[in-house]
Amino acid sequence: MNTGESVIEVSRLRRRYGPAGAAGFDAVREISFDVRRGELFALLGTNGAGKTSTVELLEGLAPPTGGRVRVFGRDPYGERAVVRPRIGVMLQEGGFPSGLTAAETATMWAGCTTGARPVGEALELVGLDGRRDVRVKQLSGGERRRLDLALALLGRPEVLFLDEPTTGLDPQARHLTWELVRELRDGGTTVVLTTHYLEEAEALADRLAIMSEGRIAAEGTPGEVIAGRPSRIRFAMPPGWFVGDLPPLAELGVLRHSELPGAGGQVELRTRELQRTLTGLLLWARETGVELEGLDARTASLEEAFLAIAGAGSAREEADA
Ligand SMILES: Nc1ncnc2c1ncn2[C@@H]1O[C@H](COP(=O)(O)OP(=O)(O)OP(=O)(O)O)[C@@H](O)[C@H]1O
Repeated sequence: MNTGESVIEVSRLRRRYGPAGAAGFDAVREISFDVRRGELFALLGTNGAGKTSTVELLEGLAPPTGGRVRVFGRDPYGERAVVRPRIGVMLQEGGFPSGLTAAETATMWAGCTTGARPVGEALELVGLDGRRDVRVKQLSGGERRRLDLALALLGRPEVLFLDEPTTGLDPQARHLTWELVRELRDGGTTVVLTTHYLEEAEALADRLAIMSEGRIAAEGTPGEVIAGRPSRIRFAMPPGWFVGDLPPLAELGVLRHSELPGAGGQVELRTRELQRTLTGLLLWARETGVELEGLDARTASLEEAFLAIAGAGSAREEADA
C-alpha cells in the first residue's frame, strides 16, 4: 500500500530545550526524513537520543526550534485542528481515571474523537472485547497497553504514532500486536513506531532511522542498515591447531579476528564477504582434514548494527572499518 507519496516530511528539524547558549540543550539536531503513505517507519535510538522529542513535533505537540515538519502537507503545530483528526497517537500510559472500565474509558475518548469507530469494534481489534467491563486499574499492564492502542485507533487514523507499543506485553500479546499493526499497515495506515525492541523493528519496519545524540546516524530498510555491518564466523580449532595455521586471513576477506578467551580454541572472524571467507575456510579445512568444531556463520543482526551505529559498540566496530 506504499504509494510513494510522502505523508510526513521532515527537513532540518531542530528542537532545543531551554535558552540559547550553554544553558540550553539541543535534543534534535537538523534531522531530515520522509515517511510515505502506507509505510511503517521505525525510529530507533538509545535512551535520550531524541526520538520522543522528534515524534512530539510530528504530532504537533510543540513547535520546532528550527527546520520544517509537514504532515499531509500541513504544519502539525500551527494547523493542529486540521491535522489532529487524521492522526492517532498511542500514548505511554494514557493517564485515564483507573476507576472507569475499559469500555467507559473508550467511550469517553470516543466523545473527543471525530468520526470515532464503535467502541466495541476498537476493543475487539486489540483483543479486549472480553474485558470491556473490567476497571482499568484491574487490567494487567499488557492489557492497559492494548487499551492505549484501542484509543489511538478510535478515530480510524491515516497516520498512527506508536510509542513503545509492546512494552510490558508477554510474547504472545506482543505477536498479536504485531499482527494487528501489520494488518493496519496493509490496510493503508501509515505507522510511525518508536521502540527499543530491535526484533520488533526488524519484524515490522519497512524503513527505519537510528537516532544518536539528536541526529540520524543511519536510515534505510532494515536490510540496508544491516548491510554495512560485517558478518561473523565462529568455530573452534581442534587441539594442536592454531589460528596461525589458517590461510592468510586478509586474503579470505577477513577484516578482524579474535580468539575468544577461555573457550577452548574458539575463533571469531569478521568479514563483509561472508561467502568468500567461508568458502576459503572450508576448502582449507577439507584440504588439511581439520574439523572446525561448532562452525557458525551469520550475517549481522539489526541489534549488532544498532549497537555499532548508536555508539555502544563504536570503538570496537571502528576497527573493522
Ligand atoms: N523538557 C525537557 N527539558 C530539557 N531536556 C529535555 C526535555 N525533554 C527531554 N529532554 C532531553 O532531551 C534529550 C532527548 O530526550 P527524548 O525523550 O527525546 O529521548 P528519547 O530518544 O525519546 O529517549 P527514551 O528512549 O529514553 O524515551 C534527553 O537528553 C532528555 O534529557
